[in-house]
Amino acid sequence: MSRYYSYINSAKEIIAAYSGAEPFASHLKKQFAANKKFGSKDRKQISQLCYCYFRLGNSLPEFTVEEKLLAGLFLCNRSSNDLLKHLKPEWNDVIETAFESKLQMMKRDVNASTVFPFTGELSAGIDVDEFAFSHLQQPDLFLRIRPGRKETVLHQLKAAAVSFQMQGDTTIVLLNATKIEELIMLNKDAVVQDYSSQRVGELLLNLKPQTLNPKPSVWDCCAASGGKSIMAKDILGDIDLTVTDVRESILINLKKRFAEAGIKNYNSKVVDLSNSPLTIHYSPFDLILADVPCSGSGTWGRTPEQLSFFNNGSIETYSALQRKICFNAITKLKPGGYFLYITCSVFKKENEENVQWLQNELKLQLIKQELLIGYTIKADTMFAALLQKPE
Ligand SMILES: C[S@@+](CC[C@H](N)C(=O)[O-])C[C@H]1O[C@@H](n2cnc3c(N)ncnc32)[C@H](O)[C@@H]1O
Repeated sequence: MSRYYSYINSAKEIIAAYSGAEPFASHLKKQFAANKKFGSKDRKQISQLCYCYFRLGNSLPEFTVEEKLLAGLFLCNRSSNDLLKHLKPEWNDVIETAFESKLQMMKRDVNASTVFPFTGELSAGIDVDEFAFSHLQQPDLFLRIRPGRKETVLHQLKAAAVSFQMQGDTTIVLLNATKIEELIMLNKDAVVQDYSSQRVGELLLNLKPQTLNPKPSVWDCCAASGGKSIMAKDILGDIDLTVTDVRESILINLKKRFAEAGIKNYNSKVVDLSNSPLTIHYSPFDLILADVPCSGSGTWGRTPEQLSFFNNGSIETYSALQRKICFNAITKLKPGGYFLYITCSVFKKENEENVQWLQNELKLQLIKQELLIGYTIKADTMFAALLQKPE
């Protein structure tokens, strides 16, 4: 059997063994660890086959797994591939052709809702076709340059002859495979942060300084490893920072990251915000960042297995959890204080419907809400809303 058929068989077995219970990247890692015979080139080719397969979502249901693996490789790539060259040379010859022409050639139809099956749930303002088909491509890697570090970062990237582009003044766009941790001082000079996630920071520019303390107290209530906290510190300057998360393990990552970022004085604690009533004894905050757990549906370009494994019913579960977290967090918001609600979801139940609920039920006033479209530029799509508690 040629090694190309062996790649197809391995990809088929790995996909058959995947249940959707963990991210596909973890499953893949375990499969490769259990099969030492795969070298790095083999792993790369098998991963590419699997990911392209998932990028098609529920499209081409009439195809066998083998056929869909090859179709994925053809439809999701624009440059020649060794495996296609050997197994489907007629496809490899036209690999640079547009997606629609490739489909015509295959006499097949792939539409937005076969790629992304939850189009009826989308937030207002999303172009359904453009968004759905964006999943066929892997998103880019983005860096946010920290204040005062631009010259250093650009110098290091140029010295390493890495190909990159600037997006605006402080965002660097790189190919996803770039080993950035080997090139720059991550977290000190720049942080890995998706472009839309960086744009969330723009909402903080709507805070009115006269309503804040000179050193505002900020609570990042779903902090994870602290990406939004580092950004808040970079934008707002001197803040009195508190970080909490339900997962102790992620706060350990945060501490390491903050040390690298030079952030020293902060309070951190494991807090489950779904517990009612909330038992922590914090003084009310000037600003709460609530980057809530969500479906992650704006980031499925990075985890395309979700296109076939996500369960529609989870949207309601996430929405209910988000409301509970917000309800509890807002008990610790000062009158006149700000609440920044963030998701990396494209679903209206997690986005604008929850913001409406925050206004109707928790009586917050909406200052600005924004769908942060990333699918046009190989970035994630996110949603953010800045609200204020009445005085
Ligand atoms: C979207 S992530 C936050 C990302 C982070 N803000 C950043 O920029 O890197 C959501 C976080 O909410 C946390 N979370 C989930 N359920 C929670 C709960 N009941 N109470 C508090 N945090 C929770 C998760 O552990 C996760 O780290």
